[in-house]
Amino acid sequence: MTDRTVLVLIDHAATALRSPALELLTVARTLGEVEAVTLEPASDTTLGQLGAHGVGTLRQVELDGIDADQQFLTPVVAEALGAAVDASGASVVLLTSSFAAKESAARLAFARGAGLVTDATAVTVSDAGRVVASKRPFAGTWDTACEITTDLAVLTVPANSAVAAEAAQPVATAVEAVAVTPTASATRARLVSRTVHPAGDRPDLAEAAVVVTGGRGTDGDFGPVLDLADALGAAVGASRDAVYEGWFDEFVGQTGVTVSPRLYVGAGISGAPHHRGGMQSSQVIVAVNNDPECPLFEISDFAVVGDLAEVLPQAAAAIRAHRGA
Ligand SMILES: Cc1cc2nc3c(=O)[nH]c(=O)nc-3n(C[C@H](O)[C@H](O)[C@H](O)COP(=O)(O)OP(=O)(O)OC[C@H]3O[C@@H](n4cnc5c(N)ncnc54)[C@H](O)[C@@H]3O)c2cc1C
Repeated sequence: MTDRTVLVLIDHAATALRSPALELLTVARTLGEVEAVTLEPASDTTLGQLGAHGVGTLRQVELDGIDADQQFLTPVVAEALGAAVDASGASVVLLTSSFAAKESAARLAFARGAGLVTDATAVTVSDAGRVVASKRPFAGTWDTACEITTDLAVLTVPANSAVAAEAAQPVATAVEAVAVTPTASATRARLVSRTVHPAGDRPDLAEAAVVVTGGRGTDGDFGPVLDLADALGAAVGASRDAVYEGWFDEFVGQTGVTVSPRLYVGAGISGAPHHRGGMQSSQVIVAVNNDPECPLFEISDFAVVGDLAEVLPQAAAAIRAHRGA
């Protein structure tokens, strides 16, 4: 193992770490010595999880001179990360790939002159000892690997890019406070409201390992989409047009939720670039469409030509039969 220190920004520290954070810690262990950083006090559960994942030190940022809600402003997070980088001597910073995390990552990288790769689905180390980030950009038409040549590398990694696994040797996690007074420019924006939507029965769309989406091809009937999602234990999303029609409430895409599941099923969705931009890093893509020329087929692993109202119920029934449910 090298003497490289990898700093992982963790969310939900006050309750318990969720799968995307545990995946980040698993990736981080392949790169060097892992430390974590949080902007909220960690629960005992979180500390236990960090120890099981081999995190020796948690940098607990204590923000001074701002309201509690202002901790969610991305410039504040970026400054907190910068202070934690200084305290830990980290040369790699890993964050999840939420919009907010990507913005914080970009601000940190800009402030530090660091190399930045967002949505890296694999992170390795080159023979020269540099961090290499791989991703599939441009609507899935390219596979790229970027070697980061700066002293500090900042990366965001989408959910489901790795399988979370605990360290071979658990450790006791020491909590070290990092005092940060955000600059006036970091707090120039005011956060006036923040609504956390209660979790439903389905997995969170941005983090789910399996996602089923419906588009205009549903003609407003999301029943078959929901039924297949139930059979698969999947999260449900839509195209933007389907949401604008009022047929569903959350859409996947460049301006919607970014998903990176192990399995993505798109039904009655044409595969416009704006939609692909939010799902193209899915590991296995299945498209169901009655148009054999539908663009989503171009990046699909499995293309099913047919009416979704017939295909999806058959698929759901076959999956239930296979599972004996
Ligand atoms: C600035 C901007 C940002 C955008 N951001 C996003 C974004 O983030 N996410 C997003 O999704 N879109 C986004 N869009 C919209 C995007 O460009 C497309 O218009 C939209 O994704 C199309 O939605 P769709 O695939 O459901 O509809 P359509 O393009 O109309 O496709 C419907 C598909 O359903 C198929 N179909 C019809 N009937 C059936 C049937 N019975 N069975 C099976 N297949 C059937 C058709 O063959 C067709 O391929 C954005 C647009 C703009 C301008």
